[in-house]
Amino acid sequence: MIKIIMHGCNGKMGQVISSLVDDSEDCMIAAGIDPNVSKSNPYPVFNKIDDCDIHADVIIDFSTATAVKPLLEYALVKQLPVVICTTGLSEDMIDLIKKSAKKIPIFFSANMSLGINLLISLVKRASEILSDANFDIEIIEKHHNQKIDAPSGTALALADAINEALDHQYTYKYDRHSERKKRDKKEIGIHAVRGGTIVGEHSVIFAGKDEIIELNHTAMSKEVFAVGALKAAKFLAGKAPGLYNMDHLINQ
Ligand SMILES: NC(=O)C1=CN([C@@H]2O[C@H](COP(=O)(O)OP(=O)(O)OC[C@H]3O[C@@H](n4cnc5c(N)ncnc54)[C@H](O)[C@@H]3O)[C@@H](O)[C@H]2O)C=CC1
Ligand SMILES: O=C(O)C1=N[C@H](C(=O)O)C[C@H](O)C1
Repeated sequence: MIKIIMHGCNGKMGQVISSLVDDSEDCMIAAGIDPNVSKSNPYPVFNKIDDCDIHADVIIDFSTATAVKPLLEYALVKQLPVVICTTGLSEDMIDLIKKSAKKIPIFFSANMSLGINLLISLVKRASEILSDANFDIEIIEKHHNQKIDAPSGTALALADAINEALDHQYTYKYDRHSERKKRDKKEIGIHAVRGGTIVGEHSVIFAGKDEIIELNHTAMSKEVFAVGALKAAKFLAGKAPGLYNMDHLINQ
């Protein structure tokens, strides 16, 4: 039985994971962490990670960017594996995650769905072929009106994967309203839409002369992320220190 600390337990994702775990026979939530105490849970909930004195095998994090630093400090002291799903992290925080992964196992992915990880490999391949043929690359992401960070972590991960495939020659253009000029060939446009209850949509557009290729992923429920996060937690518990991602999980 894998014992989980759910960091951000009373948020949307924390609650979806709580109900999935309720129906699971091989894992349980030993404790939750959330300063928002509006929900009732079948496990003890602490206001902040430092207050938690419950033994666990792994932490799953779906919280907020500022909560990740204290979480890492706690995990390092307790030598606990962490699955970090929170997005909107600064470069400094991502560096800290990489540094901490030398001492504890960390699974870090902006998108825990299987489909997005396939999309990442498809857009890499498409970029290699189409950039030589002068196709312009633009990414559009759409999310619900409660999302705080923009662009989404997934849009940035897609852009990073494309840029890696293209020898890091591209810059990112987040908004076009402030400049009156034509787009540069070596840029990836990244655009965010927010509204209603959209779970998560990502489109990568390759626009060439007289033809367009568009690769899309639509998440139909938050459960796809929760299922992925639980698989990652089970995969990570007991692993050696290191930085793991969906590729490791898929190819294990
Ligand atoms: N990697 C992935 O596949 C996915 C990542 N996300 C990301 O996960 C994060 C959470 O998403 P949602 O659940 O939709 O947001 P949410 O806003 O519904 O939940 C976040 C929860 O974290 C809590 N929180 C705030 N400060 C905290 C602290 N210091 N310690 C512990 N908990 C704290 C909040 O009170 C809230 O209950 C976001 O950054 C989102 O972008 C969301 C879905 C999928
Ligand atoms: O906030 C969300 O909801 C989501 N956030 C992640 C992101 O920023 O990429 C993943 C998913 O699209 C849902």
